[in-house]
Amino acid sequence: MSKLDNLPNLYIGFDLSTQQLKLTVIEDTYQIVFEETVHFDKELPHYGTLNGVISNGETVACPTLLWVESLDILLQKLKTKKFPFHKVRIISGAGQQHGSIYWSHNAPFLLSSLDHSKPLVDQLKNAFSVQQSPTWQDSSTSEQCRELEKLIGGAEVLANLTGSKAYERFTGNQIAKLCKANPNAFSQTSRISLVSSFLATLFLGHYAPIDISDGSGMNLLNIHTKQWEDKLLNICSCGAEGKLKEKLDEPEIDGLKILGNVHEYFVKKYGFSEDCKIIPFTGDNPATLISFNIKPGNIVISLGTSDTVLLYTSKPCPTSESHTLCHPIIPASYFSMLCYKNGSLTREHIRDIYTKDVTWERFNNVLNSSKPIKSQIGFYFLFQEIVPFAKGIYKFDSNKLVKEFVDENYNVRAVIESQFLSMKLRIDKLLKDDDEKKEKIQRIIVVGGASKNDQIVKILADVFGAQVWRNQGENSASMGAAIKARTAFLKRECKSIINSNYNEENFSLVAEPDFENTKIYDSMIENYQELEKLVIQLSSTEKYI
Ligand SMILES: Nc1ncnc2c1ncn2[C@@H]1O[C@H](COP(=O)(O)OP(=O)(O)O)[C@@H](O)[C@H]1O
Ligand SMILES: O=C(CO)[C@@H](O)[C@H](O)COP(=O)(O)O
Repeated sequence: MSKLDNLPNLYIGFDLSTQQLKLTVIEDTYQIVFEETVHFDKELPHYGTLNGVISNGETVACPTLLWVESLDILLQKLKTKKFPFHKVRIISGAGQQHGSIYWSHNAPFLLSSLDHSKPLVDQLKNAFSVQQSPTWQDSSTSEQCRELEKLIGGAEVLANLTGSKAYERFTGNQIAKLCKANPNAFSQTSRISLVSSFLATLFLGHYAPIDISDGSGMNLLNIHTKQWEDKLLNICSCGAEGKLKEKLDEPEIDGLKILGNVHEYFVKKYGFSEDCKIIPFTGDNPATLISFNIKPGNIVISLGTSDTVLLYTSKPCPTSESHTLCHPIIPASYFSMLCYKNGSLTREHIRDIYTKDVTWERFNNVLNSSKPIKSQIGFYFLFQEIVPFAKGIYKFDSNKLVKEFVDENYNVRAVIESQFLSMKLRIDKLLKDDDEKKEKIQRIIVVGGASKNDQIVKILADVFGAQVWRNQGENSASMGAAIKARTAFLKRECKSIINSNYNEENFSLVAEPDFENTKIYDSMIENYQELEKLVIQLSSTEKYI
């Protein structure tokens, strides 16, 4: 840790994502000085998770105590490496979006009286009224979604109000399911947190608010007034609107607000300064947005467990397929997002079946040695997809549904092409719908686990006909959270938070498009769209996996 000895101030950003807890530490000039992770399946195997979750049909959840325990494990790793905790000025964080945590009535006492001589997990065993937290991969609430849209006046009304039509993973629908299926657990709940505000709560030792950006992924927040919408609270709580409002408390509009000092537990156990501050934590996608000064013509594509696309917008522009979310630190701004459930885990599935190689080497060899074939298109919805709402694996050769491609290795290329064609189709629609963003995509910034794969990223450049750039660091969401912490420190010192050149020089160009390939992809897109319609139909009637 000697490189940290001369630095006066450090800022921590966490990311409690699907498969890992990640940490990024930056110093005053926004350079990353330290990164660490805890991998849930590998380092906490006693919870029995697979890829960070426990699945039961469409129900997907994570034991809340796993997340609690992972925090001590991560901080202990830093302590062993003699990390200078006392230099940390502000902590912020991010979390996988939409997941919900249900605190019991005992929780406020348990949180405030944490004893540093015992692990967090032993002390918070009775702090939850629901033991398994539903996560973003859950798709068990279709009934609640349809009900919500019906009672509010339709999907479009809901999208205009909350930024999104009803989605299964959105927290309001998860709460509605709990109220109906387990009213007892609902009444035993004193507070409902999102994953982000849950982690902030642990650091504060008292409840942290839900920030408006992560709160935009709940189907409960009016993104214009930035307050909970009473009608929606009413529908999602079986009429117990007042009770749900209490359990959510006020949403936090100021993403840079000092919420309080770090709890004594972390001071005594790890050596944080008593004066170390906590600011609101936000969703992983809003935090990723903060990592970059996205300009018109630039988009961010995250290739993590989920694949997401982020586009900055000055005004809300909800569509039936995208989400509009409040910006995490610029109060009057918004951003648009697309989210795909079939991201890295589906790529891994195809890799395992066709290359039987966990290192990605053979997968990349196939990508390297193959070329796009216009007539061969596949759709790979291993999990119930969000956009389009479809499930199953479907392959087409010259528009005919086939059991397998002539060369089965083509699946490796087809899965990547199909994922990126779907993004291109939808981004083009979003750009067309928004008057202010008429320009062509010039630069794609790529982040997340699969972004380190140069072959995958090369296909991204070809499909979009645009340059692909990467920035420093392994984790954009925890980096964004650390930048948020640094920004809050500057704001406190009344220094300008605009124009801080924290990232431009840290980008590197990773792929240039081959326009011959782009022409082929452009010529496929119309057909892709037609075949996708067919797949949606097939998926509603048949099982294809
Ligand atoms: N070289 C690689 N090529 C393709 N995918 C990769 C590579 N390295 C890691 N990944 C994928 O990254 C995923 C994890 O991404 P990450 O952004 O860390 O996820 P999360 O934040 O959701 O926990 C893994 O599931 C893995 O499939
Ligand atoms: O559901 C969404 C966004 O709407 C997901 O993007 C989650 O936020 C999980 O993110 P990762 O763990 O894949 O980064």
